[in-house]
Amino acid sequence: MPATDPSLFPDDYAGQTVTRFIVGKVAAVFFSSSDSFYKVLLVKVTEQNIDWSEDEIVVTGSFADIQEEGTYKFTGKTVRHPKYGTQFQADNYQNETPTSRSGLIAYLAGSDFPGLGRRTAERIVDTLGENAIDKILDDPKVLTPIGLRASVRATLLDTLRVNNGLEQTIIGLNAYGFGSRLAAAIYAKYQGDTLQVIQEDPYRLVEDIKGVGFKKADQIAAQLKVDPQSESRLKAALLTQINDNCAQNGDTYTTAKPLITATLQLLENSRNVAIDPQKLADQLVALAKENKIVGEENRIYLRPLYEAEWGIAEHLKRLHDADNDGSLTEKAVDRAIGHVAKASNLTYDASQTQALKSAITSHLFLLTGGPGTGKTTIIRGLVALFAELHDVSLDVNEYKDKPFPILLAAPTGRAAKRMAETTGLPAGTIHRLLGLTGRDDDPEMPTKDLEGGILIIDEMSMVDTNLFRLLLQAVPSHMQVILVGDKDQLPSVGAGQVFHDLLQSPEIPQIELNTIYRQDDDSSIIPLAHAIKDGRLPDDFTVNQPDRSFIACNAFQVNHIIEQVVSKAKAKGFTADDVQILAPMYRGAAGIDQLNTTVQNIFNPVKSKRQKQLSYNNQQYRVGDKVLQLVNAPEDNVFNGDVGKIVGIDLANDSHNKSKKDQITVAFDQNEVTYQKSDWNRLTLAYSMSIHKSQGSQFKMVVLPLVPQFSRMLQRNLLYTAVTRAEQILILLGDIQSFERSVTNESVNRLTTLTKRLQQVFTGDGDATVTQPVPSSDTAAKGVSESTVETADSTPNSASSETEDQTAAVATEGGERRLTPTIVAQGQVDPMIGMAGIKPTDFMGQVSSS
Ligand SMILES: Nc1ncnc2c1ncn2[C@@H]1O[C@H](COP(=O)(O)OP(=O)(O)OP(=O)(O)O)[C@@H](O)[C@H]1O
Repeated sequence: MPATDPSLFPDDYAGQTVTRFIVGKVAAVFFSSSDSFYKVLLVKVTEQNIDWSEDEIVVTGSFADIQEEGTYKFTGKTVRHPKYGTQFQADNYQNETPTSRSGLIAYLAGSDFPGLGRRTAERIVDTLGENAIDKILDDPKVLTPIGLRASVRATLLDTLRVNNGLEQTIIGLNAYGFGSRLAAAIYAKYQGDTLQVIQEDPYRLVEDIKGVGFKKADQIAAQLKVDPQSESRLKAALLTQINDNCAQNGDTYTTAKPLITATLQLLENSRNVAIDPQKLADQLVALAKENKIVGEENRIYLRPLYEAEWGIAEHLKRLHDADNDGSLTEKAVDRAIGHVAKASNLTYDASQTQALKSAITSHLFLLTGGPGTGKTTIIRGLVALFAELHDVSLDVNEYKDKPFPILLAAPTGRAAKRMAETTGLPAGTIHRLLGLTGRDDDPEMPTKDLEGGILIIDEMSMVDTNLFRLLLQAVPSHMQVILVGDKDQLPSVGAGQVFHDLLQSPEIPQIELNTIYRQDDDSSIIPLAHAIKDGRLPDDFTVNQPDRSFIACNAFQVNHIIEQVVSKAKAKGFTADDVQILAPMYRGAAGIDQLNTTVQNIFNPVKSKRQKQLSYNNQQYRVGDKVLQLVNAPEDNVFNGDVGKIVGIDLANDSHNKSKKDQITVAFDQNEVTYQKSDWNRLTLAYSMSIHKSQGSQFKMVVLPLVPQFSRMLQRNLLYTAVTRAEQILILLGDIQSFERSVTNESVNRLTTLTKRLQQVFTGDGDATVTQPVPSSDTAAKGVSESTVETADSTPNSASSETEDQTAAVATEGGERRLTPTIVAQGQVDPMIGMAGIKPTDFMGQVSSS
């Protein structure tokens, strides 16, 4: 039994009875008893009277209807558990619907008012009441009794005057629990109607605002007493779940059965009310009618991804068919290749020569190859060829007033930097090239039209469906497009496997380079990579080589061995930038999180007790730490996968810190970014990182543990990508079967239809090229069955009749709309698309188990 902790509330022991409470948001449910209401919660504390200095506390008790992300007031006492430390034992709790008072306090204590903390905000509201802002604006003297510093008072007044009119909305949003970044995004979308929109339909937020998930909207809806059976709730859950299903696997579509099952679970977990699967299926049809999703055969797409695949196919066809001016004769090309080879002191092999020839004479060309096969050599050769054949200078200084005619870009900052280094020419990220400063999954996102004669994209395997569509939209028809990558690497983080799918299209000119040139320099890493690509481990896999070794160990030994390996590397002069630990998963004894802490203590240990540190998510951050950016933030010019170094830590009470908030400043190659606490979730330590995040980067030394605990991640393209990140030294450790399993486990392809679209567009198959006016939403909805689950069992799959009534529309250039096929079964009023073969009982287990 945990003991009551007297030190935490001494006044109770002095004979007074004070009700102890905590108000906070439930960040996680650690434990939920299956036969009682007993739960163990992690609560983010916003108010308390237990003298608790940390952000979070574990709360235990009997709670019938606690929701994650919900805000509650718990009353009870603090106890010290022998094993788990101090906890709050709640004997009572209530849902703490945020009030306008708490919203106002959150607003005044927020980032708009630097120097004004929570205590002062509370004092202002306690003194002046809930219409404090009006009172202050009417007569600033009302602030006198609060005793604010002159500078804080001046900023408060200035900001209130600037915000005048907005504050009710911002306070309202704060009351719903939105922080300043989301509140600003919501306000930017709905302006003066913000609160009204939310009150009428909080679920609109899920569709309109990136960062607002279904659970958050559902929580607001519960506060507003919106019926849990409401159509907008079911639709929002379906849209969220289609998105989640696709995002989880990188697919561009999902199918009905896993969708309905997962959506029922989402709905019932969120509000503990049973939902009829038929009703949910009806809303799927309704969403199709509203043009938000598209059904085709058994596939269900979110409309933007559906359109993005069609858009890519159609733009590629446009580029492929663009008139070739025919000015390049074969003779001239051969001669120029000879010049370029001579100048670079190389003899191109037959496939390299063919690659150069095809690329320079095609409007669209794909080049793939493993490490050391000459992709960079060909990019360099192409640049020189283009310059010679089109008589353009490669001296950037001559292009002060006009655009450089050769555009080089890559999906990440690091890959772009490498491209610039290897070509000696300007290269940037695709985001930069397009002038993207916001979401790249928004098809309406305005992009710059590109100018120039040729565009070369490197690391194409990392480009996802949405970004590629945006890129192609910006390419004029006269521009040559060369896409270079390694098809065997992991696909993009975002939806799709664009490069893989393009390579399946025989209409697009393409070459795979197979001869390995870097082998000459005694590398044993590159032959290893090629063996993995071919599905085998070399015979000498466990034999130590000058540049690679294998250490056999189990998961629990990994941490200790890596500690030794990295310490030795450091002693030999390797820096934190040189050494990169890669692992497939975050959790576990051999996971990324544990290894990060271990390696941080080697490269950047605590140097003194007074050293500034900030802790977040179980990690400590110090100046000098190597950190990783986890999301694209074009507004800060940093991208998912960028690595930087912490150059500043400012604590709220530092005298020089004007923001009066804890903040971390990170220097990336391109610029410095300061992160306020609300954005720390965009960062993590980078001594160890996931293999996905390492794509597009290379490191002098790579350390890679693989153990059976990573089971489902053990796939060939994952191991291949990890191994090809090593420039000079590769240390493999773990269990040999895990490596064997990885190479034999051929990577599972994602669910995409880009190859199909390319085939349809290039061959005219499936009536894809018929043009007609925009169809009504009714016809566009035909892809999803109206009779849904009930009749599904008895109806044959419609996939066999792909020819009728091709209806969903996709915008094309020039405002014309091209019809793309949604499939309607012949002779059926209600096609069984998406629902074929599914019975109501398929979902019943789900319903009854809740
Ligand atoms: N035809 C050739 N003759 C001689 N050396 C070559 C030839 N082609 C490429 N190389 C050399 O092979 C090495 C690897 O080539 P390159 O860097 O172009 O390959 P890559 O496919 O870009 O490799 P990675 O993907 O690992 O960056 C370079 O040193 C390059 O100069």
